[in-house]
Amino acid sequence: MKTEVNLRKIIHEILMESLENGAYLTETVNAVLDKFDYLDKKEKSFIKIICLGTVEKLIYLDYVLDSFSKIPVRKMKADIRNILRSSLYQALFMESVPDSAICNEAVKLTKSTKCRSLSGFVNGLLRNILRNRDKIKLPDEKNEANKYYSVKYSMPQWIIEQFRKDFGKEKLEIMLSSINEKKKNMIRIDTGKIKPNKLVGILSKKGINLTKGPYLDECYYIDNVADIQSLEEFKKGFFYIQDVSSMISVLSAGIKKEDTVFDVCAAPGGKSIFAALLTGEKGQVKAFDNSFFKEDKVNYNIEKSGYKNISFEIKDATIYDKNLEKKADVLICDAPCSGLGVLRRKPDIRYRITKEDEENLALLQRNILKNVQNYVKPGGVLLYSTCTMNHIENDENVKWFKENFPFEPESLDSFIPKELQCDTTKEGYLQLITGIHQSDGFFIARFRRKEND
Ligand SMILES: C[S@@+](CC[C@H](N)C(=O)[O-])C[C@H]1O[C@@H](n2cnc3c(N)ncnc32)[C@H](O)[C@@H]1O
Repeated sequence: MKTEVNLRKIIHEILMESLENGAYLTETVNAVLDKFDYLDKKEKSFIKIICLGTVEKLIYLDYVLDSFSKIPVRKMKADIRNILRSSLYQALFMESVPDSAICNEAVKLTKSTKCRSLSGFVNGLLRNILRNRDKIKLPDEKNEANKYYSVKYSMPQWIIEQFRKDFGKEKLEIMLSSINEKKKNMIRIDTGKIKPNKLVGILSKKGINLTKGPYLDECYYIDNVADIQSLEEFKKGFFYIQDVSSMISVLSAGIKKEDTVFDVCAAPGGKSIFAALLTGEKGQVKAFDNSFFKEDKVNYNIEKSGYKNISFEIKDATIYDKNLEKKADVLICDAPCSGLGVLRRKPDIRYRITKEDEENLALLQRNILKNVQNYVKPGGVLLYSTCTMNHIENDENVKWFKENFPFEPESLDSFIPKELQCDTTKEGYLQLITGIHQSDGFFIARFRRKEND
């Protein structure tokens, strides 16, 4: 890599933006990589790995720093704590970077900030930790179980308590370790445009491996290349970056040729585009979202897909639109949620979201459902989904919906792979759990509107 010093400066700026100024991490990383498009693949993935890794391991890194430093991390200058965090991440979790290089680079970086006089402190603390790395001790597992899990997996304690309460002690550690595992991105191959084997062949000639993913024929894993989106095959809409859980949710809607589908929380458009393939050109997909910021992205994705049977409109799903009343054969409500199912790809969510946010989101989801159920035809289907793992936004909302609206839950079993069928899928819902299932954490529920309503 030619530009190593600058890379560390870029990494530092991303971490300052995300950890000190509240910017969303993955969006910031992607925007910076777009800006520095001239960097080579290796340099781009160096930036991405350190930024995402440092944030993912934040609680652990701060715990180690606090165990060795007289000044607690929270009282350090922002520049200093973030230089220490990313340097320590490289030393403890990346074998390819030698300790001496890490310390030297941390000193250089400190000297390039307003805190240049603290370069000695940074150097001394890092070297001391690295000399004594075998003395790093986790909190006591027996006496402080929650703190132990929190530090070991860098997960806030309230999330650990909630996972334990909602999913049980046995699943807890499986979930936590799987959330921090490095996994490849999944893609959905658009089988309406290209056969999977053909795409596998084309990409392998470019040095990019596709390997078969779980559950569905169109699902593959793709090598972690930093700039997937610049591939010609991506731009042609031959494949989409989409987790298998998302694909399964669209299939659970049971969309038929010529159906009219409404996707009421659609941005960036992943499910709408899959739905457009399933309705065929004689069907139509009306995609809506209330976010002006995401409008360009949705339109870009729709155009890239080449499907002419999708339209997009800015619309708030909590506000009634008479023109849509009882018009949808299938309505997809992929609601805004706390996102605990996608922590693997968006590690900063765990530090942003609170229990109160979950409660507010559950209320928003109910407001959306209460409004959009009006748009489903008698006998039509409503598919509710979230990318989170908790009761309050998922099965509790399903129970509430069933009790208050003229819909019946309907079994998912004829739409989902055999391996996923279970008692709840017969009752119309499925909670996919990271580490237990081979997917993101995700929730799917299917309802049918009563014929005479
Ligand atoms: C989970 S994301 C949807 C992902 C999308 N279905 C896909 O598969 O690509 C939830 C979306 O809900 C949108 N949203 C939040 N509040 C909304 C509201 N009141 N009305 C409509 N959309 C809303 C957000 O902008 C966000 O894009």
